[in-house]
Amino acid sequence: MSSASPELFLALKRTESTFEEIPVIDIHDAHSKDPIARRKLADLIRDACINVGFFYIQSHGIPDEIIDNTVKGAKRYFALPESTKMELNIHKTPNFKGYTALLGENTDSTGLGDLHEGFDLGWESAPDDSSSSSESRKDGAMDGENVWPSDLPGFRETTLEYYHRVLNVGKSLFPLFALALDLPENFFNDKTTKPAAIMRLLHYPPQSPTSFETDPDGRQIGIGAHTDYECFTILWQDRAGGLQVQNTAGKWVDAVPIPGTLVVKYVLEPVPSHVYLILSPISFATASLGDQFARWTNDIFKSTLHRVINRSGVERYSIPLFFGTNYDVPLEPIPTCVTPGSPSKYEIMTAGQYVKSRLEATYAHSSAT
Ligand SMILES: O=C(O)CCC(=O)C(=O)O
Ligand SMILES: [Fe+2]
Repeated sequence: MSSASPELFLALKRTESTFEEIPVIDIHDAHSKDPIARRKLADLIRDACINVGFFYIQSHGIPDEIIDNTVKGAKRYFALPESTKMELNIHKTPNFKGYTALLGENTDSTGLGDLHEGFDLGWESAPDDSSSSSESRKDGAMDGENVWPSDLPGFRETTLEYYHRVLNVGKSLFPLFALALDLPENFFNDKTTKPAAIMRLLHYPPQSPTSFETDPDGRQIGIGAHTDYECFTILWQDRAGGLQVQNTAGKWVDAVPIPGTLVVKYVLEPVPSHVYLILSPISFATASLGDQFARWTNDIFKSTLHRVINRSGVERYSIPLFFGTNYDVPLEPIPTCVTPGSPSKYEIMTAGQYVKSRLEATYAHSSAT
C-alpha cells in the first residue's frame, strides 16, 4: 500500500451531515490528462461520499439515443403477458437473473413487498465484441448466465449496449474514488478486472396518491428503505420522481430527476417540502454509495438509505447498475480507514458472498411461492 497521506486522511471523518440537497458533479475531467483536474474532481466526490452518499453525475457521455432505446426495450418487456415474463422467473435461474414480479422483493425486511417489477442481468460480453464473446466468465458464488426473452427482437442488444456504456462510466469512477480516499488512482484496478455489475430494469406502477394515509409507515412502496450492496450504483431514472434519500436527521430528501433547465415545483408527500421537477433534454444519472464501499472504508464513505415511492400518477421506469469489485475480492477495510479509535467493524467476506447473502434475504419471502 502506498502513499496514502496520513494528514489528508485525518480529514476523512464521516460527518453527521443533515444534507438537504444532493450535489451535481460534472465528471468531464475523469479522463483529463491534468492530474490537478482529476484531483479536484475527486475532492468533490469525496465531499459527496462523506456527507451525502449520493450525487448526480453530469457529462457521463452516454448518448440519449442509447438510453431511449433501452427504456423502450424495458417498456416492451414489461408489457409482455405475466405468464411470458414468469418463464424467466428469477427464482428458477442461478443467482438471481431474469424476472421479478410485483411484490416479489421485500427490500426492507419490515415491509410488505415492493411495488415494482424488475428484470436483472449480470455481465455478458457486448454483442459487437468478438474478442470476448466466447469467453465464459466465472463469478464463483455469483456464477450464472443471463436469461433473455425469446420473442423480443433487439431487446438483448439494446440492453447490453447500454450496460456496457454504463460499465465504462463506472470504470472511470473507480480511480476517482481511490483518489478521494487518498489512495493511488490504480488502487482498484486489479480488484475490478471483472467488476461485479448487476443491472436491473425496473418498472413501478403508480401508487395511489393517498396511500400515505392508508399506509403512513410506507410498508408497501415502490422499493422499501435499503442500502445497496455493492460499491456504488449508477442509476438512470425517468421523470416520474419518487426516489428519496435519508439524511442523518432521518429526513427523506428527494433525489429529483434531471436537474437542468426548466423548474416545476410540486409537493410530494410525505416530505412536506417543495420538490423540483426539472425538465431538460440532457439525461442525468445518480451515483450512490453501496455497502461494499462502506466496508472498504470502515463506514467513512456512507452507504445511504434510500427508497422509492411512486405517487406521480404515471408509470415509473428506472435502471440501476450496481458496481462492485470482482466477486472473489475480500472486503477488507483499507488500512488507513482503521485506527485504534476506529477498529474494523465488519466480518471479512468476499464481495460475491456478501452480494449473494443480501440477494437471498431480499428474495426470501417470495422464494417459496
Ligand atoms: O428505482 C430507483 O430509483 C432506485 C432503485 C434502487 O434503489 C435499487 O434497485 O436498489
Ligand atoms: Fe437501491
